[in-house]
Amino acid sequence: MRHNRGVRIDTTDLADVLVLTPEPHRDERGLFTRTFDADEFDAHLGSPGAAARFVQDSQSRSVGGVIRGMHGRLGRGEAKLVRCAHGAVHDVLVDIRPGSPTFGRQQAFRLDDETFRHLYVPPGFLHGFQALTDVADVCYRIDRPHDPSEDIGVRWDDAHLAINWPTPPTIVSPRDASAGDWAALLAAIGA
Ligand SMILES: Cc1cn([C@H]2C[C@H](O)[C@@H](COP(=O)(O)OP(=O)(O)O[C@H]3O[C@@H](C)C(=O)[C@@H](O)[C@H]3O)O2)c(=O)[nH]c1=O
Repeated sequence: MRHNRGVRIDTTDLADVLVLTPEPHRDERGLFTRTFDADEFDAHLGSPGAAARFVQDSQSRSVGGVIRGMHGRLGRGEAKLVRCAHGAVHDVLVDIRPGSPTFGRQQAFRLDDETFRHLYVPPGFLHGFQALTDVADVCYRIDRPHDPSEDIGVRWDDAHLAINWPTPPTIVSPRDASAGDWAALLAAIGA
């Protein structure tokens, strides 16, 4: 654990995944919190210029119970910074980096608009989440422009992954409903 200008940084059960927890300034109006600071981020990673590589910033809105995932990316993958700007989500990561000490392992995190904790996810992970509130807005930065031809994924209810979702899903996209299983993913990434 390391503190840097009001942001707590914790390691996780998954190699190289970090949880960043800011300390929002709260007053009678509400609150103010920084959600990203390039200098801090580069210092945290010990990698000058890393922050500048986050070239796309996206936001999705989900109704309660929606599951999105489990999504990954071929090629050199993509790094992500993930946070929940409104509501709460049950966020799940799976390490799909062959050779990683935590290959095949998964971890779940609650991301919400109370703690503002967010995740740094390096390339080589599956990512998905379930909305825990009536409305849940997830914002994420990625370090490569989206390219649908590199989309890979595993079904949210894959038997091997056996992800313990909080509730049965209310809605799953057609793409996610027809995603392949863990064995197909291993074949796709050559693991
Ligand atoms: C992800 C993405 C989608 N789109 C388009 C494609 C489609 O028409 C529409 C909705 O896309 P999807 O159904 O793939 O959106 P969604 O299921 O929310 O996909 C996202 O899920 C979470 C779990 C992630 O980790 C993200 O990286 C991303 O894969 O938006 C973009 O134009 N740019 C993007 O970066």
